[in-house]
Parts: sequence; structure tokens; C-alpha cells
Amino acid sequence: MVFAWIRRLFQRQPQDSGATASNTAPTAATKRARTKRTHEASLARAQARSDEIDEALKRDRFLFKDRKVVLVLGQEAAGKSTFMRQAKKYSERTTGVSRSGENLHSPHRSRPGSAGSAGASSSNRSKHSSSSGTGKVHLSRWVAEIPFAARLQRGTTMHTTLVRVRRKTGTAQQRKWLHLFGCAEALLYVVDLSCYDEWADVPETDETMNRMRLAMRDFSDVCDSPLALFPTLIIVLNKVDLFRDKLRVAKIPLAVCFPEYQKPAGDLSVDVEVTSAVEYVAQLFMSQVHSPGGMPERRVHALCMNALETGQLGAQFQMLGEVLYQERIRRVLAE
Ligand SMILES: Nc1nc2c(ncn2[C@@H]2O[C@H](COP(=O)(O)OP(=O)(O)OP(=O)(O)O)[C@@H](O)[C@H]2O)c(=O)[nH]1
Repeated sequence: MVFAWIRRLFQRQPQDSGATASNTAPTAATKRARTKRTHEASLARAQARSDEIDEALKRDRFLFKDRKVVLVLGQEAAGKSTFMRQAKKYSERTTGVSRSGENLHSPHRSRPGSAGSAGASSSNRSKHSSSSGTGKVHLSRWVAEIPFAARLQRGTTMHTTLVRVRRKTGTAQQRKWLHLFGCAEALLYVVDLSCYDEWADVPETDETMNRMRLAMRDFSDVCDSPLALFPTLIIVLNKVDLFRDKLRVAKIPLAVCFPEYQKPAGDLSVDVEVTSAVEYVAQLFMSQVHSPGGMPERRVHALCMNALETGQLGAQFQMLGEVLYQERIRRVLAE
């Protein structure tokens, strides 16, 4: 059987190359057929992935029912994982317990033999068990979560859970999680400030677009989704260190992305120039948030950070805790 196939392969070669040299029509037809087959195969793969996500969604829905969570979204490589890692470390310091993130699911990190382990079969990989005798929760491989705790000024501790949908699922697929997390207490959207002079492919099209404008469009689309009922939106303007370097060292003006931006006149200090530019970007993102009729007024906050700079982050995470706490109180009072 195999030999017959190899023989056919070698027999065909001279004919194929002859056809290529003398006549272009069969080559064009072959190319079309090949393109069609590739297209069909990629459609089938996309459909299989979509079905797998739908299946995982059904299971995750039970785990997140009635829980207070903050959904973390953002453009590719904006720093979501870094932010979650730092939030986990901060929470461990705050509570003094080094167990935050025990539910952070990764099929590669969970114990061998457990429902989500790398050793499990691929069909099992996306499954979770709500309890495996250790109290651990194994989410589908599309979602990661960490408990977040912040010590507030008044001495109390604010607890919530940060949940992240893995970005590699693609923009269109990510929207599916709005069914699940659209009622989260807040959406935290991470923006890479330093991408204002970069270009990226627009998902599912042949276009390219400025990365910061693309992030703004994505944020706006998420906010406008009828499934997104978040009462609170928090924009994390990340990578301020790279942003500062681009503005001041590389001298790339913010106007390459926002031509209408005018920096303050005069000989500016680093702080004034960077703060002015960050505020401008923050205002633009905040202006994407609307409160559709019939919905309670949405509140939007912005935080600016360098998620790699551990020394500075305590104050930022405490501020995040304060914001979430105030918003919770506001909602309780409004009920
Ligand atoms: N200089 C600098 N680098 C950062 C900062 N935050 C994250 N990074 C780096 O940016 C890169 C991407 O960060 P990730 O946390 O993996 O980004 P992500 O949003 O989780 O990426 P995806 O999973 O691909 O969507 C990593 O190399 C980080 O070390 C920051 O504030 N400053």
C-alpha cells in the first residue's frame, strides 16, 4: 500500500513538471483546488475550536455563577499575564497567605493525572472538575483566575477574583465569554501605552491599523456589546516606562497616533510631558464608555502603571482595591 503510494508519487513527478512547463491551465486549476482544500481545512479547524470553546463555556458557567469576579481583557501582549502575576504576589503579601492563584489554571502546571493536566488526553484537557479532593478548581484551558485581595486605608481587606480569558482564543471567540462574564462586577482592560507608533493586522480582515487605535476600537466594541453589563470599567494604561522612553528618548510624538493631540507648550519636564500624554490617552479610552438607556450609570476609572516595577505596584493595587470597594458600596446603596 505504502509502496504503491510512493511509486505513484514518483511516477507523477515528470508529468507534473512537464505540464508546468508547457501549459499553465492545469497548474492554475491545481492551485485553486489546493487553496480550496486549505481553506476548507482551516474552516474545519476553526469550527472545531469554536465547538471546543462552546463546550468549555457551558462547564465554566457553573463555576462562575453568582461569584464576584473582575474580567481582565486587553490587546495582545498588553501585559495581562504580568498584571495578574503581580496582583497575585501583592495579594499574597496582603493576606500573608501564599496560596493566591492556587486556582490559576494551566494544563501544563496542574498535577499529573488531574483533570486538566498535561498528561490528560486532549479531549480531557479542556474539562475541569470542580473538586478533586483538594478543593482546587480546574477551569477550562481558556480561562485563568486568581483571588485578589487589597488592604484598604480603613483597615479592611477587599476580596475579589481576577479572571482572564486567554487572548490566543482570538477576538471573535473572546466575545463568547461575555455571556459568562458580562455580569462581572468590573471589566479591567489592559492597554499597552507604548504601542502608539506600532501597526498590527486587524483580526479577520486583510487590513492593518495603528495598534493603539485598534485597542481602542476593541475596547469600544466590548463596551458596546449588549452582553457587557459591567457597572464599572477600569482602564489599566500599562508599560508607561516604554511610553516615556518613546516620547522622550526616541522623540516619537503621540501625534503619530493622534494627530489632534497637542502637547503643552514650552520646555517641558519629563513628568509634565508624560502625564499630559497619558491623560490624553486615558480620556480617549474613557470616552468610549457609554451607559445605554435603561442601564444604571457606568463608572470608568483609569490606572497608569509599569507592571514590571514591583516597588511601585503596592500603591496601584491598593488604589484598585479602593475603587472596587467604593463601587461595590455604590451599587449596594443604589439597590
Ligand atoms: N517594559 C515593560 N514591559 C512590560 C510591562 N508589562 C508587561 N511587559 C512585558 O510585555 C510582554 C507581554 O506581557 P504579557 O503579560 O505576556 O502580555 P499578555 O497581555 O498577557 O499577552 P498575551 O497573552 O499574548 O495576550 C512581556 O515580555 C512582559 O514582560 C511593562 O509595564 N513595562
